Order: sequence, then structure tokens, then C-alpha cells
Amino acid sequence: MKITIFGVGLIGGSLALCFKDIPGVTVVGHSPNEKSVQTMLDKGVVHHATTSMSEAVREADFIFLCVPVSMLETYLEQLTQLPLKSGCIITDVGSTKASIAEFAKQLKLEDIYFIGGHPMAGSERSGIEAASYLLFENAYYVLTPDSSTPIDAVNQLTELLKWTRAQVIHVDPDRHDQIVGAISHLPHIIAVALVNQICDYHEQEPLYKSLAAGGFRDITRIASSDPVIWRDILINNKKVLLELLSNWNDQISDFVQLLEDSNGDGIEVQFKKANQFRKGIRERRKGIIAPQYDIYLDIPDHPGVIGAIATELGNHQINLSNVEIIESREQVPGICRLSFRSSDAADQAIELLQSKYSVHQL
Ligand SMILES: NC(=O)C1=CN([C@@H]2O[C@H](COP(=O)(O)OP(=O)(O)OC[C@H]3O[C@@H](n4cnc5c(N)ncnc54)[C@H](O)[C@@H]3O)[C@@H](O)[C@H]2O)C=CC1
Ligand SMILES: O=C(O)C(=O)Cc1ccc(O)cc1
Repeated sequence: MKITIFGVGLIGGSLALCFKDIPGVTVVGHSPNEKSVQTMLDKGVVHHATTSMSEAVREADFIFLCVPVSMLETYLEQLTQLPLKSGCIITDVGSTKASIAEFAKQLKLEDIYFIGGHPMAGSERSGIEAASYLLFENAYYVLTPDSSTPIDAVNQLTELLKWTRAQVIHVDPDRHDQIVGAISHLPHIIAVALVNQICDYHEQEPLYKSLAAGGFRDITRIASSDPVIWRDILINNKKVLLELLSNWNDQISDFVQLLEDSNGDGIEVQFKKANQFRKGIRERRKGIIAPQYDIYLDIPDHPGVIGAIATELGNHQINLSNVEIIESREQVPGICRLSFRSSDAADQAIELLQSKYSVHQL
């Protein structure tokens, strides 16, 4: 079986890694750029790679389009001009689904099937360097077949996607864009706007960045996402987003009113409602962006302290997943965030370290 991937970055590269070791499968990567072709080969993400579209798709059983949203239609159209294997299934991973579904319908493909797709997993990182075979584990993987898509083609794609360890679900493209607009695209806008608001204050007062610790970084993580990928997603889903932003303005106006009225009960109601809803959102990722259990340590300002902490945890078989110095200034104790994959590991670390350091959990 031959699987061809256009755009071997975070998502395309992660899919390639999921499929690469399936017995009897050849994964071919495409990039218009010779250097990118060499990188994907050097990293061993694909079996073969080429700058030639026709060579990439020759005899391919599956074609994955993993390029930015604004490039999807161009790629799909160009592919359909090439000789493709009869029964070939083309899918994409774009974060919006309505426009590409509509475009594919108008192409009136014969004996070639397009099924829109969107793995609901990713990260603020991008590029082949960030790719991982664990990226999709336990995430939802949306497919958007319509009534004209042969069930056999849907089944074949679903069977292949089992190798990602994601859970495949079917969603109508418009409904997808509405929901994903609200739970992914809107939060990205809010994160960027919030960071930029603080960035502007910071120009007048450098203490903003110094004091912007854990909470601010956590809720604005996605503001570090790739500008081009997100430019395309937001413009593509503009209609939905403009309505969502209008609703967002209403939410903020409600808060303004609560504050103007010093309405403490009303503010409590807002927090209780949010707490309750958020509790019900299941943690489902087990892969590289697994839920993290963080603890914070006040650490003295002397060299070697981080190494000593890591060694101590290692000596007690406590697996650390990440270490970050959040604040470090000369003569002042710093704050270090230690992340763990399980709450047990975090608890053991607290137990071990609290006699030597001041430990907090938010
Ligand atoms: N970033 C994320 O967390 C997620 C992204 N997606 C979707 O996946 C697609 C790819 O996004 P990522 O993998 O995050 O981006 P990426 O930047 O890591 O990878 C994009 C790939 O496309 C190539 N590319 C960029 N512009 C191109 C062009 N004009 N012509 C040909 N190739 C080009 C790049 O070289 C790279 O290999 C996008 O459509 C995005 O909406 C879907 C789920 C999650
Ligand atoms: O990193 C995160 O939390 C994300 O929001 C990842 C993400 C980004 C884009 C998508 O289309 C789907 C998932």
C-alpha cells in the first residue's frame, strides 16, 4: 500500500510516523522544496520523498493533504489533473471543513474519493521537528463524508486511521466549523489578543513580563501557534468567527456590568458555572501533550540546583516530563516548574522535595 503525504510538518509528519511501520506500507512525502525533502529523509519520517507531484501520487492508495488551509484547494485541483490510481482516497487535515468539502464536491471526481478530515489534536509547535507518532492518541479524528461517499472508501480510511490511535467520528462540515470555531479558533484569537494587550503595557513598564508567570503562560500557550497556519484558518472560518466574537463581546460586557455594579454574587455565579462545565470536559490525551501535573518550587539562586533536583527525582524513580525556570533573577529566589505525567508522580515529588524547598501546587 502506498500513502502519500503533502506537507510533512507537524500534522503530516505525525501521520507519516503513525503509518511508517505498518507492514507492507510505503510512505512518500512531498515538498516543493528540495531541502525539506532531504530533511524528511534524514529524519526517517518517510520511506521516500520527492519534489515531483506526479511521482509522489503515482499508484498511491491514500493521499493526505497536510498543507496550510489556503493551499488545500490548489493542491486538490492539481492532483485531479494527474493520473491517479483508480479508487484512490484523498483526504486533508485542514482545521476547517466546509470550504474544502464544497470545493471537492464541485470537482465531480470519478473513481477517486475525497473525504475531508481533521485530527482534533495538535500543538502550538509546528514543523517536522515537532512531529510525533503519539500526537493523535486518544484524540478525536473528524471525518466529513457526505451521502455520495461510498461506505467502502470511508471504511478503508477509518481502518487506516486506526494506526493513529485516534477515535474517528463523522461530523457535517458546517457543524464542524461552527463547533471547532468556538472551541479552538476563538480561543486562539483571545489568547493572541490577551498577550498583545499585555505586550503593549509592557512597553511602558517592563515588570509586566517579569511577573507574567504560570497562569498567564498556561492560558496563552496557544498564542505561540504558527502565524501562517492560523492566518489561513481564521480567514477561512471568518463568517463563524465574526459571530462568535460578537457573542464574546457580550460575555465581556456582562463582566463589565458585574464589575461596575460590584456584583459579587454575579461574579461568583459566573465562576461556578465555568467551574462546573470545565469539570465535565474529559482529559483524553495520553500522548506527548498528555495532561500535566505541575508543581512549583522556590529555588535558591545558585548553579547546579536544577541538576540536583533532577538527580534526586531520578534516584527515587520519579519520572519528570518537563522542567521550566519561570523566574530567575540574581540574588532572588527563582521559581521552577516541574511537570509530571501522573498525579502520583507529582505527589511523590512533593513528598520528596518539600523538606528542602518551598513547594506549591496551583
Ligand atoms: N497545528 C495544529 O495543531 C493542527 C493543524 N491542523 C491543520 O494541519 C495543516 C498543517 O498544519 P501544521 O502541520 O500544523 O503546519 P506545519 O507548518 O507544521 O506544516 C505545514 C507543512 O506544509 C508545508 N507548506 C507550507 N506552505 C506550503 C505551500 N505554500 N506549499 C506547499 N507546502 C507548504 C510546510 O513546509 C510544512 O511541511 C493545516 O491545514 C492545519 O490547519 C490540523 C490539526 C491540528
Ligand atoms: O494545542 C492546542 O491546544 C490546540 O488547540 C491544537 C489544535 C490546533 C489546531 C487544530 O485544528 C486542532 C487542534
